[in-house]
Amino acid sequence: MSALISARGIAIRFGGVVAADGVSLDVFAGDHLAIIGPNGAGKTTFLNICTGYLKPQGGTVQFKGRDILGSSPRAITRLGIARAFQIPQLFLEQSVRENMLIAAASQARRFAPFARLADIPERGDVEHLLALVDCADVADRKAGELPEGKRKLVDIALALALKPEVLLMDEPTSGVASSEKFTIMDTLVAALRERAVTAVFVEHDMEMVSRYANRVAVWSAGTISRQGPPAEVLNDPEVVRTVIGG
Ligand SMILES: Nc1ncnc2c1ncn2[C@@H]1O[C@H](COP(=O)(O)OP(=O)(O)OP(=O)(O)O)[C@@H](O)[C@H]1O
Repeated sequence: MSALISARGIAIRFGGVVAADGVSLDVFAGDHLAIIGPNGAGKTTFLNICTGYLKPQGGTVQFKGRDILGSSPRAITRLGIARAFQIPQLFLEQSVRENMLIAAASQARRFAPFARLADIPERGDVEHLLALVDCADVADRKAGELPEGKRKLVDIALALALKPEVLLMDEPTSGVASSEKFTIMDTLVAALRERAVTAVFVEHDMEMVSRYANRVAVWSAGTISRQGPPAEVLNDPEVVRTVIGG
């Protein structure tokens, strides 16, 4: 099976901190890949590299066989890799629906400053997406007034409005009450399946990993120390010692 995202020999350091030292990692179509590892290991750095926000000092990243290192975040989004939970991207004074329409229209290169949002052809898809993530009930509320759980779901809908093939997420349920976490993840995973979107998520909560990932990669000391199905990786004594137990 060929990889959607294929990273080879990624090396990046910040001063004396080595975040990646020759990391190679593949993301396959249909994956729900969880990246786990100690704090400060380099997991988020990898997401930032794949979305064009950071350039490593060494290595390559290909998306569907095309080199993407050096491409802008916007260009990478248009190719099909989106990132969820980029808080500043929400217009807090606009309604949820308006935020969605702006995202959808800008992805379709249709957004003009004085265009009427109501006239945007993506409107039907926006309504569908809001229903898909159980947010039709908050469509008219200001984005800045949403409770945390709904805001997470709207963020996911916003990312899906960009029509990605791969969605990258940093701790999808962080900051949400534990009673709500599974509901949000169930909704998220169902939406990903419906839209046939491959997912990569950085996660510290091992229950989330074992429930929702089909593969796990352990990022530790600048390398991928282990990868495989959750049942195997999460029971590996070395992973338990260095990541889970520690
Ligand atoms: N832009 C940057 N400038 C300087 N140092 C950075 C930068 N980005 C990341 N780092 C450092 O690189 C290391 C890896 O950071 P990263 O955020 O990727 O870790 P992480 O595995 O996601 O950690 P956590 O699980 O705690 O979120 C950390 O020591 C961090 O401080």
